[in-house]
Amino acid sequence: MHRSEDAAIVLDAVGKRYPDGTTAVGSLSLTVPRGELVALVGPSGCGKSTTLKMINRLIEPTSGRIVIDGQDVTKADPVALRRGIGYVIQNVGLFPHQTIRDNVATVPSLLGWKRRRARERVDELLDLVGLEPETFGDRYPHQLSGGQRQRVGVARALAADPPVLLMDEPFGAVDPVVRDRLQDEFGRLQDTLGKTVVFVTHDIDEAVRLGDRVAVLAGGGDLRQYDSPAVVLGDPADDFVAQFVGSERGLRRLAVTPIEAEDLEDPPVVRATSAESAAAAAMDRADLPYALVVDAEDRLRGWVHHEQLRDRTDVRPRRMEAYVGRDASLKEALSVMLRYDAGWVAVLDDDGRLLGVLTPESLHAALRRSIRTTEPLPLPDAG
Ligand SMILES: Nc1ncnc2c1ncn2[C@@H]1O[C@H](COP(=O)(O)OP(=O)(O)OP(=O)(O)O)[C@@H](O)[C@H]1O
Repeated sequence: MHRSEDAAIVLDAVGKRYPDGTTAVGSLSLTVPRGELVALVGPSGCGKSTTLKMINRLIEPTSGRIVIDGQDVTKADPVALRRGIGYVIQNVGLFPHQTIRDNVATVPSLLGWKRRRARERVDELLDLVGLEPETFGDRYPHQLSGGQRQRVGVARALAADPPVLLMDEPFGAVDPVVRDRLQDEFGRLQDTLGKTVVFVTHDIDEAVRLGDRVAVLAGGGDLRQYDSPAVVLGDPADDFVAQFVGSERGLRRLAVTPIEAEDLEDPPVVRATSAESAAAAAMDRADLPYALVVDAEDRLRGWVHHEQLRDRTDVRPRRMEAYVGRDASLKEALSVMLRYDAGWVAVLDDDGRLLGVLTPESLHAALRRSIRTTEPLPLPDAG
């Protein structure tokens, strides 16, 4: 259970009404837990960008409160506020006449960092986002590809190490292949940085891939569902959400559901040093014609079929190719299962030790489990 002090950002009945009468956001309440990435997703014009810009006060709310780290930001100095919040937008908005290093150093310079400290930080960040500082540091934005510019945008937003990062369609302007790479890289970066991130996208695949939680908005900033990707895909709150997440939501769920220990089945296992009689006995007990073979440290060595044991006095394992690491998703496990036409996939820990196997049945059970395992969040007024 999350405690209310874990809430990094609290939107408390926040609204934005324009003078012409347009309600961009009616009344939105949402708690963003510290260190999590929340994806705001919804159709065009539903108020995602407006919501994001109210958090750093590029847009002033007309009602409600926004609290960051216990402080009501509607009362803060907006310029100081923005320096403490990283902001990444589509097309980045790099300064064209400044080098990449100077672009990344924007906020450290504003904060009065010493040149040397800023320079070190900038090079560290360029490395972090996969841009060799020696090669790219002195270039100008037009000398970079779209994907490289987006990486600079991320580096710039991270420069002063802000605890909060706001990202508005940050990978929207690049082609699908580059986009996939950037998502992958940013996902891994976020795993190590653990920033509190609010991420706007209209792409449900991007939202479920990157989000710890996904907030699905309908027009006027109407929050229809706020839950883990697995629950949003597996148990949409209403027809609007179901339609938005699409008819392929079943397949999408596989990609966002991790393998848990409780999903695994115990196959018959024999040691590489076992006598064939012990191997045969293990298969008989499990009523299966095959067994996995492990070494003395439980590391997977292969598998044997009952037939192979005939006329033998030892166990000679065949290579086992259908395996995944414990960090894999159900999609990866299924993909391996199909690739090797295997009835089960071994799941290994980081040292290659056998944790268990997934079968089509346990995969199905894992999908069912995944929609029951999200933690409730405190209500905004508890923050
Ligand atoms: N200055 C303005 N005056 C009146 N209405 C506005 C103004 N700015 C934005 N809006 C309206 O507010 C609504 C929400 O806009 P917002 O940019 O937040 O949508 P969005 O969900 O981010 O959309 P998209 O995915 O297309 O970027 C839209 O209907 C938009 O037309």
